[in-house]
Amino acid sequence: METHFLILSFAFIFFIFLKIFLSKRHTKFNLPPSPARSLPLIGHLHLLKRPLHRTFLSFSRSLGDAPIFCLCLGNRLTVVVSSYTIAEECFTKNDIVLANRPEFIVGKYIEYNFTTMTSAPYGDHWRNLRRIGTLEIFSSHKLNGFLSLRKDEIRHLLLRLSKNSQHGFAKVEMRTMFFDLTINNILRMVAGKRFYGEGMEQDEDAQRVRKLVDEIVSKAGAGNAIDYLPFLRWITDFEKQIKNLAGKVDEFLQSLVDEKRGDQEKGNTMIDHLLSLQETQPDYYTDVTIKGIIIVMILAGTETLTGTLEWAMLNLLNHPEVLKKARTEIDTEIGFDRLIDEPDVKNLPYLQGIVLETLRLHPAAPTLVPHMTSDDCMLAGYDVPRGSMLLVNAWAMHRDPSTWEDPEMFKPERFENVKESQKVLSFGIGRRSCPGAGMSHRLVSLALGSLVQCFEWERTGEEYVDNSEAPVMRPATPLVAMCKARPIVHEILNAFV
Ligand code: HEM
Repeated sequence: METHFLILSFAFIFFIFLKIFLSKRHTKFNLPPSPARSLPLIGHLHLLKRPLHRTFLSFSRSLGDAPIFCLCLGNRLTVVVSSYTIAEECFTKNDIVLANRPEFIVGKYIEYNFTTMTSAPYGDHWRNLRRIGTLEIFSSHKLNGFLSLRKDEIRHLLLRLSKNSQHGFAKVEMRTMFFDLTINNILRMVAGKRFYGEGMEQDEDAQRVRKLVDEIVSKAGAGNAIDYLPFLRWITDFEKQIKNLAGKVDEFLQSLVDEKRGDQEKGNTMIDHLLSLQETQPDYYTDVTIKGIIIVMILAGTETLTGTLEWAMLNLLNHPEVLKKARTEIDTEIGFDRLIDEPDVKNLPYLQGIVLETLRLHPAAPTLVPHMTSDDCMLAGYDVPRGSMLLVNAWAMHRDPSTWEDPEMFKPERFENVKESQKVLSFGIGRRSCPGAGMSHRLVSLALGSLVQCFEWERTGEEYVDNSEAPVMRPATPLVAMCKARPIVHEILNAFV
């Protein structure tokens, strides 16, 4: 107790000095406006409530709809942008200065000391990881190669749904189904393994992965006080919890790598390719690099896709007229004797509009991934000092009435004007934008199109489905829907089983 008190007192004195030092340094700068009520030591941290994008919009409003403002989060100056023009200025003129990421505890332990593609500082190592990503995962050549996996996983989903819904409407919980689809898709690309699906829910490995992803998601992000008040590391066990979690994650990733290493025959998975590169360039393609690539695929590619699919279905249930229009488009274009395929999507503009409208209203990373300035720079005429964190409130921009007509409404028709799609910033822009954007569009369009083509969908009751958000960007309540197989399902799935 006494030790804690001493540590707290030292920390307090240290931070008062730091605050004085920083405020002296900051007075040199013409900083963006800032909300009042900043407290000594913690700055505006006490005002941060999840979901952060909503809190930031209210700050911006309290400052007279300020398109840029700054906050003191403990020891870190944070600039929040919620205007297209300023976001463009960030990722064109200032793209290199802003191409770094702030260091969070989760990145230190779970992302191998900031060496993965999402957490690495801008420089040669990050460039190399993007290059490997492009060669091994994200090129259209590779994505076409992975097409059969995506199709196979979607068919597993259809099969699962059709089991109880052949003779009438059956109740289904969609979040689990979507998580299984996306994680299986990623893990098959990575390791050639399916973890979830029929009868595999009780599988120990499957339960382990789900628990690890859930735990990391709940601890990641820009909203942890400990990332801004380092003294909390000494008086809470958060860092210890993250270290333990990282140990379990590493054990799982290493088991995937070792299993592939032990295989007699080389397969066609990402780990197989990375292990062959390891044979020729062992210094660069270490196990840590390989595990870093896998963890990023799992973390960046499961929650985002699961959430997007869940929001898309939720909106279709609340807008039966949109669902009907999408089905008519699919039936007219494809007919009744085959399943929708990826090349069909370009001929289904309304389906594409539904995906874009979902990404607009529910961007999976509402404030993008945090950026950090590697030098002093200027944004919208304000100074932004080196070492500041930048958050781009894409969620607020997507609901700005000066940019969008009826911004709160779910209206896929707005994308009949293809230019509108350029205003959707859900994957970010600039050199650190999402390399998985193409893959995400393909998977979400194909999965959603298949669900609309193969099943009737209804809400579980008269009332609308609750569309409020959880603190992280997913519906507050896991989505439950009523689903009934259409006759086309038998035709399609008979060919599959
Ligand atoms: C709906 C799906 C997805 C959304 C909305 C999304 C969104 C984003 C956003 C906003 C960023 C940060 C951009 C920035 O910093 O400005 C990002 C980065 C990233 N995403 Fe995605 N993402 C999705 C799916 C995926 C998938 C499927 C993968 C891979 C399997 C992936 C891999 C990555 C990686 C590696 C980065 C870090 C890039 C870097 O820092 O250089 N994402 N994503």
